[in-house]
Amino acid sequence: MATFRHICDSVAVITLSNPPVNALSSALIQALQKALGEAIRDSAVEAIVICGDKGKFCAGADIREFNKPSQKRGPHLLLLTDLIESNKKPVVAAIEGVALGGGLELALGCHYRVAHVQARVGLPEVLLGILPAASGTQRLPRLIGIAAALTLITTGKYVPAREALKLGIVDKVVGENTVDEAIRLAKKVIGQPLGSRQLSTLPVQCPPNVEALLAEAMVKVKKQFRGAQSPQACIEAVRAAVHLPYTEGIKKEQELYQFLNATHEPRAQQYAFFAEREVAKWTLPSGASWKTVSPQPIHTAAVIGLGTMGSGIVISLAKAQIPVIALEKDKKQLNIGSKAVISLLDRETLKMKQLGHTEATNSLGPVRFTLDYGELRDVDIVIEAVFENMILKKEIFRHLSGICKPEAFLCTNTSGLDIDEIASVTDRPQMIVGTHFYAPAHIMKLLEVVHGRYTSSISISTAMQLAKNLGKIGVLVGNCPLFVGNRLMVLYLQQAIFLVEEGNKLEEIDQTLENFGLAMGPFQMMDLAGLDTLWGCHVEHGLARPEQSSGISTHHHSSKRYSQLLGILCEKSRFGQKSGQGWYKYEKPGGRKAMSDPWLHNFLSEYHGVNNFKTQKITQEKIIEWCLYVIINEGFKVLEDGMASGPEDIDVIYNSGYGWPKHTGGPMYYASLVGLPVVLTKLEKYYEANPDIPGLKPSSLLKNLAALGNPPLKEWRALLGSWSSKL
Ligand SMILES: CC/C=C\CC(=O)SCCNC(=O)CCNC(=O)[C@H](O)C(C)(C)COP(=O)(O)OP(=O)(O)OC[C@H]1O[C@@H](n2cnc3c(N)ncnc32)[C@H](O)[C@@H]1OP(=O)(O)O
Repeated sequence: MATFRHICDSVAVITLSNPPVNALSSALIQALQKALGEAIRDSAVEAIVICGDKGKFCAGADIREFNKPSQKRGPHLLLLTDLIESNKKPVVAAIEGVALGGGLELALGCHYRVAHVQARVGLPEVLLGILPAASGTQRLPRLIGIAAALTLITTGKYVPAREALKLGIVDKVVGENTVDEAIRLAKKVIGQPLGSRQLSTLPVQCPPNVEALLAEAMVKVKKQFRGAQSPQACIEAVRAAVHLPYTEGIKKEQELYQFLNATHEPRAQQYAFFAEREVAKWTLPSGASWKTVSPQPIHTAAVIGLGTMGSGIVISLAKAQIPVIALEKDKKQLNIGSKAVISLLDRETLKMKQLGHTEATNSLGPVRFTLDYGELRDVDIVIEAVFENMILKKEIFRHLSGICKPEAFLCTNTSGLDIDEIASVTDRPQMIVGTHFYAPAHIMKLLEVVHGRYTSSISISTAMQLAKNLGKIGVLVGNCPLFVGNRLMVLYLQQAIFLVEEGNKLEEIDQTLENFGLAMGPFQMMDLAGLDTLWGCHVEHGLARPEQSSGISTHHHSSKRYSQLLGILCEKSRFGQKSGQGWYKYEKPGGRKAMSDPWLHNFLSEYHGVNNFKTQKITQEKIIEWCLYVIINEGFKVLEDGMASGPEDIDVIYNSGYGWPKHTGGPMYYASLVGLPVVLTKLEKYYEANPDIPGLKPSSLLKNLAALGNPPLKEWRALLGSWSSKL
């Protein structure tokens, strides 16, 4: 790792070099400081260009060093930005690839910024539980104004070069030779006054309604990042830029940074960041891994079934520029499905145009619609996305076996059916993979890649690579009923329904869990997913019985408690958002705004009386424990069964597929934050009082780990040698 400089005429070029993304480690900051000092002192140097090695300017501070005590982290980047800005020689940042976090702050210290057209800039610190604490919260508002700076700093959004140019973050965008262009610019501005280019000296341009703007931003982040502190601290820091001179603003920025650093949030978010990258590097117990098994190239794909899931999958593939054949079973469905796909494609094209892609129409892969299975003969991969019905799926896979070329991978987008049973009817069980997308499939990041008993490592490698190509996070899971995400989710939803049966208000339960940070409470989530779908799933997996008796609930079966409420609501055609009423009512079928429904409350109090449920109103703290600890407990059972490679996989599934708040790291990380012995004691207590709810019975793995105290999550695997993945 080194920072070196060479002189090109009178311009010194300093190159940041710390593969793979030129993150600012202490060593790199130190080297940069040294090189800058030399360039500033060297009388032959009249201007300086800072660029990054291998086409990447800089991805910001080295996140791996965040856990080092601050005194061991070497010189602070903040001082460096001041040194750059205050020196008399013009400094130009040549931004290729990315300028993120500390990388952009470094560039903001420079007097000029030239960016490659494909570069992206941003201040994503908020997504790591901190704030831009190397002057980003003070310099950026001075450069682009309060409103735009607030958006960037509180969302962590990456901005493409052309948008950055419009916002005024960069001075010039070039199609090639960014460093050469920066050198040209540096030479041109030698000797010119730098005053207007020193951002710290500029006034902040404030609109008259600045306080209203800040207040509005606060309301927005409190809703968007419920329970997280860093977005609010970001706004406070920008408020300081509005009201205080630069040096005072910097003091406030530092104070807020120290405050955040003392909370658990940065550690949790940083864990989540690395967990995402770790799970993408799958390894099988056989030793096969992304390093040893090459994925097969996917040049063409087909999707069967153009309902909500299938349409989203088609768009996902098209966005990755993979040509798709979209197949439906009859003309009517094809007509409906193709309209849905075309309308989504139009929306994506528009979005891309807004992001500055001029040839947006050409940047989506072509989609062809058909009724003819024969057209699937030559595709590299087929993703089946029909109704969740085993008989139907087997019929399709039997058919595909006879049609598709032998090298084609056949995937099923089931959310929990047995992959092996599907594979058993094909001529290529080793090439059958579960690809469980999340709705809407062209937006949600998660893809559960399900490893069946016969699935080959090449098939896994190909599916994991496909996830990457689609811009998704592939997480490898085992073939257990409902796989991993939904296996934990159904128990959580069931717990929430039990609370309602015991007289607790569903709005209060939703609110409590949303305040904890979940994107949506369980009842709103059920309404979104469709109560009929969930009811079918509960029946199929033994959490309820198909027969109902209009309001009279026989709420035990084989000594297990279950609830018939979902089924009863479905009998009354209350399917959730799609029918305009479910747990809540909506303005119309398909409406999104959930409103409390007096009818439902009357119905529930009658139901409560008729069924003689004991009333147990519980506190918010207990709602959280009662609902979330079953997720954690089942997570341990998944690990015990070897259905996920590690706790990180479960956390990534929850963070990216179920709206779990990343500032708590994920359910398994959250368990370690609460303390495993505490979680265990609570579960024991709840199970003792409710022996008819198996989800509350503590897992042996949790017991074993809790017996060791509260070992950090990263040590769990080593501590329990016998626990191993059966993927
Ligand atoms: C006083 C505080 C001052 C400043 C605060 C900060 O700067 S905080 C850091 C802000 N920066 C970020 O949040 C950037 C995070 N990184 C990314 O968004 C992406 O990694 C990136 C740079 C867009 C590249 O994406 P890509 O998909 O191409 O690769 P991948 O994400 O797999 O990353 C490749 C490897 O680089 C590692 N890495 C990325 N960023 C950092 C970083 N800032 N510090 C340390 N390491 C980083 C990443 O973990 C991957 O490593 P690997 O070992 O290959 O898994």
